[in-house]
Amino acid sequence: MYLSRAEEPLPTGDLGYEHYRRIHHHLFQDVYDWAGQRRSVRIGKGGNWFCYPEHLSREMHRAFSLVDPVLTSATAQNFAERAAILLAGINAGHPFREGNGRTQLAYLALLAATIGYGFNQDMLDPDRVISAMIASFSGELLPLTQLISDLIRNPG
Ligand SMILES: Nc1ncnc2c1ncn2[C@@H]1O[C@H](COP(=O)(O)OP(=O)(O)OP(=O)(O)O)[C@@H](O)[C@H]1O
Repeated sequence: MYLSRAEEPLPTGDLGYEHYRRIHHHLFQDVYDWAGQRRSVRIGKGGNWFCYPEHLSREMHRAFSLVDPVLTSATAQNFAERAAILLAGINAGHPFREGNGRTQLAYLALLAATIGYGFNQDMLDPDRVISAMIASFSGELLPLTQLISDLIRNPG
């Protein structure tokens, strides 16, 4: 079910938090009753606790305030650096109980496409994605920046 939804066009929007929740809803509408809704329980992974639910709304709005700077990046390097900060913030928030990783990647592809970058799925090595995200949780953004640089490519 998730895979067939992932092949459909994603909902369009302004790439803000509400749009992000609609992307999660689209991908997981057949799987979870709560698709698109923020979680109300505390969750963590590998000893890292994601944002407590009572602060999620505020932290997500803070993270998504970076969308405009990302979309006005002058170079691919700028885009990768700014998108890494944005993605790190979204991951630290982890607004849904499940499906955060897949929503992050679908959103990143949409973000890149919006300013004319491609998205090279072949570079999506799951171990590399996870280790870059874990590093970003501790504020080390270089692995995620490099990953995003490798994922995007100029059209043609
Ligand atoms: N220890 C950790 N610290 C911070 N982020 C982590 C950690 N482990 C995994 N992540 C990140 O959490 C996200 C996965 O979250 P979640 O399990 O909600 O998503 P999913 O889509 O259900 O799973 P997956 O991404 O494995 O398909 C990924 O971006 C992953 O890189």
